[in-house]
Amino acid sequence: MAAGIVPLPVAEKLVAAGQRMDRRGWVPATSGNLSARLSGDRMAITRSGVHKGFLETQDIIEVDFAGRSLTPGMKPSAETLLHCQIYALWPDIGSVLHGHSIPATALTMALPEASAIHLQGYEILKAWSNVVSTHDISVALPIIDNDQDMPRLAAQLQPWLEQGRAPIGYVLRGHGIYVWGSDVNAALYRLEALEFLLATEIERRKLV
Ligand SMILES: CSC[C@@H](O)[C@@H](O)C(=O)COP(=O)(O)O
Ligand SMILES: [Zn+2]
Repeated sequence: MAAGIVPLPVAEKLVAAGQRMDRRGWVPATSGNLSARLSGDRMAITRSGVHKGFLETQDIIEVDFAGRSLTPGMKPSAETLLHCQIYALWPDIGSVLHGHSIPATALTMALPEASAIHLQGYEILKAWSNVVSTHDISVALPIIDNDQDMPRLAAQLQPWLEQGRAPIGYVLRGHGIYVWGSDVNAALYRLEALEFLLATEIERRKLV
């Protein structure tokens, strides 16, 4: 495969994931970004500024792990470095997904002092079968303050990630969710589980 050209099956998987995220209302306007690991320290990622519900395979471009575009003339997602960070840390991760849902945005804005949301007692936590085998557990979902400076934001996230303190993903305050998985579908299922958890947590807090 020539440098800069993403294998079609990988691009098609990311296009389909973008369509699903759009159908669920998780990527309003041009928000969100999606990526998949390629061989040799490279990845496929959405180019910057496209609507994720209307992605075409040409909108999926190739970048290296420093976030540099290998597809001539195409600008990668503004948040590429956050994807690079996950791939560089864990060789078994094959896809990273990011969306801007209402639950992720509303809950993190409603908790301006919180550095994590503690999710406890939920069966669906078992979607992270690598770290959770029972509902009888409390899992921390870090909330990191949003920042437009990606190297600085990545540096802030690094200790959380390295120390295993973001076992199911993280949320950027007022911004959105980052999740990852072994491949695009695995990451998508986890995004769905996390969206369910945050929506449920909002409902639960209304009832107590
Ligand atoms: C529509 S504003 C959203 C962006 O600022 C950003 O947070 C985002 O998720 C999409 O950026 P992009 O560069 O298209 O990958
Ligand atoms: Zn974003």
